[in-house]
Amino acid sequence: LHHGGHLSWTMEALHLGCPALRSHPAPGLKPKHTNVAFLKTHKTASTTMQNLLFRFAECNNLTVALPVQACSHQFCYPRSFTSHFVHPHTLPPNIVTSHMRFNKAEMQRLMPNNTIYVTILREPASMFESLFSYYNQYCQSFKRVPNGSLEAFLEEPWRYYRPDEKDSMYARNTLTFDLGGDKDRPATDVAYARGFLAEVDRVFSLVMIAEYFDESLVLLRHLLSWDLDDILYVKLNMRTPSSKRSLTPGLPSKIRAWNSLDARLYNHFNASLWRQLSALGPACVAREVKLLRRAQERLMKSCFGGRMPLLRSAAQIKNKDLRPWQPSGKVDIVGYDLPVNLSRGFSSQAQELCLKLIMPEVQYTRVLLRTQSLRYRRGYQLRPAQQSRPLQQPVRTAPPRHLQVQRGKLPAPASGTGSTSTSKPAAGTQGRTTKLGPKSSQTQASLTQK
Ligand SMILES: Nc1ncnc2c1ncn2[C@@H]1O[C@H](COP(=O)(O)OS(=O)(=O)O)[C@@H](OP(=O)(O)O)[C@H]1O
Repeated sequence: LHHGGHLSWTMEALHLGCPALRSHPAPGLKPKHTNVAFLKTHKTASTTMQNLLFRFAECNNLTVALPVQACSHQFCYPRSFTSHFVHPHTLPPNIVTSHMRFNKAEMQRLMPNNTIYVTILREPASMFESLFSYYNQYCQSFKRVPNGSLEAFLEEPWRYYRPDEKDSMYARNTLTFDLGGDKDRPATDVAYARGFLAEVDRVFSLVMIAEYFDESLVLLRHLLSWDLDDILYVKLNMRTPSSKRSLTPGLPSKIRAWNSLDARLYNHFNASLWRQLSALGPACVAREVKLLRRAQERLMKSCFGGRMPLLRSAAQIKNKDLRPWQPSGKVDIVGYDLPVNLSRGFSSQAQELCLKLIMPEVQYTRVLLRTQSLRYRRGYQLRPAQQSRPLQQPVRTAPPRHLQVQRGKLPAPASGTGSTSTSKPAAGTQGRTTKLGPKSSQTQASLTQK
């Protein structure tokens, strides 16, 4: 384990010969873009993306906007996002990535002007199958269906679905809802669908596609001028094969018809992803994907004692910080455990990286809130007494990273803003502090070096 991998990856990336990039500065030469709003949609590989962004934020000493405790680990979803849902110790932010129902005006109020907006979509049939199994015990529209049969639901969805009841957003056009749209607009309202799609296109610089996760990451890396090391990940929040059902012929088209707004979104942004990939150059993309997968394998082998990690059920995971939240007894969400002897020959930073790489959403949100709150309090204590302000108005000793959220205008913490949605447990400020310092990107590089 030694430093220097970072540079070698950058050099390799520079030698990829991406034709479309020659007229632009190559990634690695431009400063990294650090203001990013990632809209975390449901069941789209968004937890894997969130983990990557959390790690990037920690490595680069950035601030991540996190929900107030009353909102749990998400921004009071399914309520429309407002900056009152943001914990005051996490302001002003560089990155936002927790679940929310998107609200452009409120996001723009929170984030710096030069924020790059990114989100992710998944093919509606496989996404709906995942939603149906994950929220089977919560969403009334699903609970009503005899024998929890997906086929029965799709045979007569209006028999089971109530547009206005709690958790109905998991049962129809979830992507549209998460993006702030009207999930119940009839498919015949083509003008609405077109207008909504155009708005999403205007706001989001990149719409990733879960089925082409690595290719999407390559685009993200170029968009943000990040290094290959910054986009390494381990897949999180997966179900066991026994929790999944295969879709019988005819079912995917029924799902797409029921979720027609989502299907439109997916078709549009899948096509636009491939246009962007082709502009970058298929050979260049293929080589970057290969480099990414090789680096990922090396990183995982480093963390897991020379082999690829085994997927484990929550009960098999000894470290409770690594146990993924389980939605019900009927679905198994798998995770990973670290080898007990990992500390041998590993710096504490390298151990920390391995831990964070596989840390589930709820625990990582809690840890991050704690670290950021500590940082905030330290900054608060260091200020001269005459400048004291109420705790709700965060003031840093370091210069602010942007001036968008002015101190006087910062929202007060939302007390009593209970989430109405199905929730993983609240992300409180308790929990073990696990600090990943600013030098960790070097550690990540050294773990992945050939
Ligand atoms: N890298 C990558 N590529 C493709 N697919 C991936 C990836 N990482 C996670 N997954 C799959 O994404 C599903 C979980 O999505 P989310 O993390 O967004 O779910 S959640 O809404 O936050 O609970 C879940 O899908 P299902 O297993 O079908 O439920 C994961 O297996």
